[in-house]
Amino acid sequence: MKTRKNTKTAEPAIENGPVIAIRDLYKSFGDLHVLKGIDLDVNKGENVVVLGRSGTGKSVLIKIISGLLKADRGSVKVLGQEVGELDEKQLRELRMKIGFSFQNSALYDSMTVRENLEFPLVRNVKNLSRAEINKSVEEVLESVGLARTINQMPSELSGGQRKRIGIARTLIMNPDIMLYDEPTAGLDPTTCIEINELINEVKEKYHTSSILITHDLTCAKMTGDRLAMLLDGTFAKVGTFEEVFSTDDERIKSFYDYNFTENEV
Ligand SMILES: Nc1ncnc2c1ncn2[C@@H]1O[C@H](COP(=O)(O)OP(=O)(O)OP(=O)(O)O)[C@@H](O)[C@H]1O
Repeated sequence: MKTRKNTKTAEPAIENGPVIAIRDLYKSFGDLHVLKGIDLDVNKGENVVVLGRSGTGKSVLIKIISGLLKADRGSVKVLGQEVGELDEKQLRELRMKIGFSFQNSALYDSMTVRENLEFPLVRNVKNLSRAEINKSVEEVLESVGLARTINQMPSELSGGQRKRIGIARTLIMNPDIMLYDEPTAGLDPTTCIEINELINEVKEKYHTSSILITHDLTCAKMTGDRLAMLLDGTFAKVGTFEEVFSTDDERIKSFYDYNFTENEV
């Protein structure tokens, strides 16, 4: 149960449409043509995994979706809003509905777990009582299975626990969309599986729609309702894990061979 569940408003513009809709998206840096005509929908309640080799433009795509980078051409609609047309204030409001889970978990080392979790809430939601803040913190910590760490410092936590706290810190804002950047990077196989399970639990419990960037094909298989394989600036294939990897495309086959290590899903 979420304290501020009713803050997630219905968006009439996207009620029956995708939560994220990308059409014919282009982005270059000088002569480097990174995205060359990307189309992708993320539907409500769906986890879409974006796969691709290093440097193919996965982070660029996420930055365009969140308005941190401007596209050269094309349309990116998030929750019904054309991101490229929003001013800074509108972008800030949109970003409040997006949870970012970064590779390094981005926790403040000098703050306790409780303080880390309170931080976005106190900064962004006005007039919350101490009791409401405490309740929100306790609920998200419970959701990620780490209630007992509330007074610990990030340095006292394992990599997997820090990752969970990072996810909790985004959940406290009750996001509609989660953007996970390499959620399992640097974790051992067992912890990877636990994080994958948490990502699936978050989807169910918080009704989020997500984009996950990963090289980890076990993660893709466990969490992805659909996968989108970014190759040479476009999505070479979009579909379920089985659909994407039952292919004659040598580039996709070699990506699979390099990246799949069986972690017993
Ligand atoms: N602001 C920028 N200015 C110039 N080039 C950039 C900028 N941002 C990204 N690039 C280039 O765009 C390409 C795609 O970068 P991006 O970070 O999206 O790759 P990625 O697929 O996320 O890689 P990785 O898996 O290693 O994180 C790279 O060649 C990168 O150097």
